[in-house]
Amino acid sequence: MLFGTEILTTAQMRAIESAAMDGGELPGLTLMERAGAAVAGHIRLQWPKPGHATILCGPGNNGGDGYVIARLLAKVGWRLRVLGLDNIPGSDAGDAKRRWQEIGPILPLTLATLRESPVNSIHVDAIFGTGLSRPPQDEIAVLLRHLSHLTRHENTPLVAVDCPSGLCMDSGRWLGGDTDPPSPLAATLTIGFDSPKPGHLLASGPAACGRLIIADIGLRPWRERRTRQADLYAIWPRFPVHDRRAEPIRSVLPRMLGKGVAAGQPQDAHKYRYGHALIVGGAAGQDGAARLAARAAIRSGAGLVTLGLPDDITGHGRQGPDALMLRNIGNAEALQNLLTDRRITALCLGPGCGLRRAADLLPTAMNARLPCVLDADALSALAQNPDWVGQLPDHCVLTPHEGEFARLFPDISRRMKKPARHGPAYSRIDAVREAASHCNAVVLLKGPDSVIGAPDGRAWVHSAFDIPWLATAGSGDVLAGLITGLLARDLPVLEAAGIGCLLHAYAARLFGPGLIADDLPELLPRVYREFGL
Ligand SMILES: NC(=O)C1=CN([C@@H]2O[C@H](COP(=O)(O)OP(=O)(O)OC[C@H]3O[C@@H](n4cnc5c(N)ncnc54)[C@H](OP(=O)(O)O)[C@@H]3O)[C@@H](O)[C@H]2O)[C@@H](O)CC1
Ligand SMILES: Nc1ncnc2c1ncn2[C@@H]1O[C@H](COP(=O)(O)OP(=O)(O)O)[C@@H](O)[C@H]1O
Ligand SMILES: [K+]
Repeated sequence: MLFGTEILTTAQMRAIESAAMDGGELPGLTLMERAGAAVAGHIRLQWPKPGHATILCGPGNNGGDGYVIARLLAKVGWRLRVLGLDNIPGSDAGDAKRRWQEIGPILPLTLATLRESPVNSIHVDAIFGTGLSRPPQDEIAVLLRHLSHLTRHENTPLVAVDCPSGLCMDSGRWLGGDTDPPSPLAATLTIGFDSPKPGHLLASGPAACGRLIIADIGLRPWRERRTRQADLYAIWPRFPVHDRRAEPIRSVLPRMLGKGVAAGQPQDAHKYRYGHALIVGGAAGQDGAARLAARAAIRSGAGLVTLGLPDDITGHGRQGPDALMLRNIGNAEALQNLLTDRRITALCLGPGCGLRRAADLLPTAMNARLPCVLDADALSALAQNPDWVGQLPDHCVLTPHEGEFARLFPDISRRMKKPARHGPAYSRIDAVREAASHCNAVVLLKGPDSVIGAPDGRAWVHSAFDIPWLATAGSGDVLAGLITGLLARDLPVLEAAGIGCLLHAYAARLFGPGLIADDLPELLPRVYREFGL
């Protein structure tokens, strides 16, 4: 299933550009003119009154875009200072540079000339784009340090062409050398071309890019002509969907979830048709996490949800929706007995379970060969028993946050944290794909940039940088329950994890700041309505 907007790596983007240019149908200079025009257009939308702009042009095609932007802004009355390198770049950028030189001068791209720009100037960063292969050095590194200061501490507006310079577009990490540490820029606006790149959405990318716009520069036919199936999608944010093979979220969700199910079940439905989710919780006093998960599972539209608790279930009184069924699961044997009920279609182990109980129940849960979500304490139990990782059932989702991920996959985590010295740097997508393939399960690495990866290499990215209030105690438990509910409803495993992640964050977006985890399940009916269910 394809879902959202395709994300292209820099290598894929280059291949598509080459295919377009090689056929002679779309010359490089035309692409560069379109890219420059898109940026100039967005600058004019953001600042309708012509003002002062300082355009910083690098050695490659990103610099070429900069010269086009300068020419187009000059035409409509902007006052410009263009800073560039004393070189003749490759043919297209060279042409763009020469065309600018017919209009105005090029000052050296140095700290001294940058400092002479008027304080009210907007700055346009066309130094490095997708071609950055190593950390910026020498004079450019010095200049970027100053630009970083201007954008982060002096509110200087910065428009980044394709990406803020120095950012690795395959990972969202700043490239840094031993002598030149990274200089993080904070752009006001970034205009990327054709499709988002991983670097726009991951790690430092969102904070560096500011508002992100993806401009269509006419490459769609060549993107769609590729023979290899796309395998990387952004499920949020949503960009204008320009890929025929990627279905917009609003049309996919009703089909995936069964139209009308959430709002009121169709006449031929009975509760077992929508699955039975079992959430295994912990002792009284620690059962809040599992209750949150169970609430989310029942609000997801699962037909039945059972909450399995270790002690006398009457002691749990009347907390939680009466619609939940309570069962006593004191030990692995009791779990085994309950799982003989073939109507149970998905299982969640971990939230509020306690490490000992999770470790005790995990082998039985895995043996059930049911679709399952392992979260929290179940992940810690798994990390303590690495042999079990190879025995996970099919249709299993692991939902670690970064700490749990590091315990489960220490080598992969170390690689992800090593300083990024050259591009393409090892990314969260690389890490999740490797982890998913290692354990043969879907891995959802949580965070402001969640990555969901399947063992076959398909991956989805969800960016939640706009909703920091989602990082609240218990919100991960709600996510685990929601995914379990969707699995119980028979959604394929990658889709259940991805759609769960999307609906969870969408609820947080609707609520706004002040959110507590208890609010999330209660918002699901509204989320479903928003998606036309
Ligand atoms: N292709 C197209 O049709 C279109 C492309 N478009 C635009 O082109 C951009 C990609 O262009 P690009 O590939 O020329 O790379 P770019 O980002 O300008 O930088 C690479 C240059 O910098 C150099 N360099 C690298 N690292 C360095 C360092 N640390 N310190 C110093 N130098 C370093 C590197 O040289 P080298 O590594 O060979 O030494 C090379 O010269 C893309 O982001 C988009 O804006 C649009 O116009 C749409 C059409
Ligand atoms: N900075 C952030 N901005 C937005 N969402 C975040 C951020 N950090 C974490 N999240 C999301 O919040 C949830 C937290 O889950 P988790 O770490 O398991 O917390 P808990 O254990 O308290 O439930 C996840 O869905 C994660 O993706
Ligand atoms: K740039």
